[in-house]
Amino acid sequence: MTQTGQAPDGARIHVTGAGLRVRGGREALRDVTLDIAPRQLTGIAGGSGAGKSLLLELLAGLRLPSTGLVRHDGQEPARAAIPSGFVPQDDIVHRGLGLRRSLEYAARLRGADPRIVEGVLLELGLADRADQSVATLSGGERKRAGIAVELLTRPRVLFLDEPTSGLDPATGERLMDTLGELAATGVTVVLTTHSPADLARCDLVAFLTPDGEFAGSGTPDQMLRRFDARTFTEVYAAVAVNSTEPAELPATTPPADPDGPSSATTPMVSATPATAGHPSATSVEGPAPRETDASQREGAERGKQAGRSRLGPGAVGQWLLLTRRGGELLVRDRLSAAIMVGSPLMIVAMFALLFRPGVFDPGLPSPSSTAMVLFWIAFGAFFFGLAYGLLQICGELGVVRRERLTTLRLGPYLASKVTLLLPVLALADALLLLVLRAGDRLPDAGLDVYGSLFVTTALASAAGLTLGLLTSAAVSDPGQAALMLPLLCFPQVLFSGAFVPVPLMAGAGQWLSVAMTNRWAFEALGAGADLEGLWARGASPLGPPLLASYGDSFAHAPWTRWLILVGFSVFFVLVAGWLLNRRCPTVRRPLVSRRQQVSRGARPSAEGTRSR
Ligand SMILES: Nc1ncnc2c1ncn2[C@@H]1O[C@H](COP(=O)(O)OP(=O)(O)OP(=O)(O)O)[C@@H](O)[C@H]1O
Repeated sequence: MTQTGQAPDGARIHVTGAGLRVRGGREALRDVTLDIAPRQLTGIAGGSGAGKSLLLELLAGLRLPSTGLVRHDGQEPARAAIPSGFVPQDDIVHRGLGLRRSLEYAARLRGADPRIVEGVLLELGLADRADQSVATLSGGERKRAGIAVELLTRPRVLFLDEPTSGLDPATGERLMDTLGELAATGVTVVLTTHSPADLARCDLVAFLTPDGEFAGSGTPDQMLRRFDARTFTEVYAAVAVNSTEPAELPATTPPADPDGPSSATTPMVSATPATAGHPSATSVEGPAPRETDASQREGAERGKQAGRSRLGPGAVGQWLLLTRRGGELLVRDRLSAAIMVGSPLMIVAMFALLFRPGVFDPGLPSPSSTAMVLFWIAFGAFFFGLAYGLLQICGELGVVRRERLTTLRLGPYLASKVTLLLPVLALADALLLLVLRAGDRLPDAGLDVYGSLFVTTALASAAGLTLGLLTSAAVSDPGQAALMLPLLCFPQVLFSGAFVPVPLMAGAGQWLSVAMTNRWAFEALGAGADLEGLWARGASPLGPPLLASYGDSFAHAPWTRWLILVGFSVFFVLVAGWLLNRRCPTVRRPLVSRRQQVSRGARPSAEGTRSR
């Protein structure tokens, strides 16, 4: 394996008596005691739902244990702050970009020198795929792309959730070779797997029973002997049987003092340095002294320094970077870009066909048509924004979740979405007004009136866009976002005050209309186009009674409605940020609250108490 930069020293990961409760009080993990030495390739095995992913997150310090302790180089994970990579099962690379570009953005975001990308691509055998779009990579190549992202910051520990799942045996074997080589260069590598072949290539194997109990750890040979099995498939079966009879479980790795001396001196599972991932090179009985205490301390110190120098760009730098990346994603996805540009054009054309010309002519106005023209302009502007915003976040939630655990800040992230999309929306709004004016569907007025109408439509679009972003942050996939569309649009039509004027609505409807951005945009457009003057003094006898039914809807200066629209947009962005912060936290929390743990009689872990 080609190494780029200085080979990192792996970290020692130590878990003592760790357990994890999930909602409903069930203990998803019990009594895990495990010691993973630097340079080890460790496989976590167990049936489906046994808790492998949870244990991986626990080991990575992304989840806090309900009971017991997790230590990285003898310290709480948050305090040790060891540079580590985590490759979840979800994609963590944008599919819409070329592989090299995607990695360069990831490197910049994490504060790494983008020149490292070429080396990492070579390291993972992806150099000849560098210019290919991530979407067109094979499953195995995409898995390696995920690992490449994590190697950009030269982690000391790499955690991978089922990296070989879905790969053919040969590709899986090559990936395990790569991980073994990585471990041999000094990185501590921990992975979950269902594959007996993967386990045979590990230095250390840990098994969980189907109900989350720790069933023991050891070298592959040790585990086979301990369960009197010839293959790991037999170990799976033995562990499943024993899970119903805990007393008969074979002896597990003995607990050790996590804060004490390095387990180089404890009788834990022992392994000599992994040579290209071949477990035959591991020593079953011997101690595991590959790292001295001094070298571990040095490694930890180097890791902390590396962590500090890798804080990534500041808020403005992130905003610029994310805006650029978003722009590139938008332009490269030609079909979506065409739909984004094409749909406002089509709607503008439809509006031009729908309304007849001259309805704003003071000599022969059509009061009800003028109200409809302005309502549909307001709704069109809102709808463009909503449609643009709805798919922005939910489609890349896996990437956001992973990037949040590195350096991503939500302020610059959300600001980049608005910066990128609002100018496009404003252009569509301007076009809408221009086309309608050119076709005599809007009043013959000066720049002041059109300036006011434009500001209103741009703010209506901003409100739609931010509501779309909020919704996108709340749902889990684009399908759910699409289902939300009618729910978000119908009230904006019904309670806008255009079809049923606000004074004529039932009490509850009047209250609901306050929460509709479309109401305020419609009123601002009406005030900007001076509907009151046209209806009161125009030649149509229908004007005065219509004006009476709309009450003072158009009596307020447009800027008062603009302030309300700005307020809504700010509120939507803040809620979107709050939701994203909950869904993509920078540090994971326990699955149940501390109060719930105490009320259920669990002893909260030291991490759970201190890290929050
Ligand atoms: N956030 C959560 N809230 C409640 N229960 C959870 C949560 N995450 C996981 N669980 C439960 O904990 C158990 C272990 O889940 P986990 O994802 O770790 O299993 P796994 O061994 O990785 O499974 P698989 O091999 O199928 O991926 C499962 O029963 C799962 O339903």
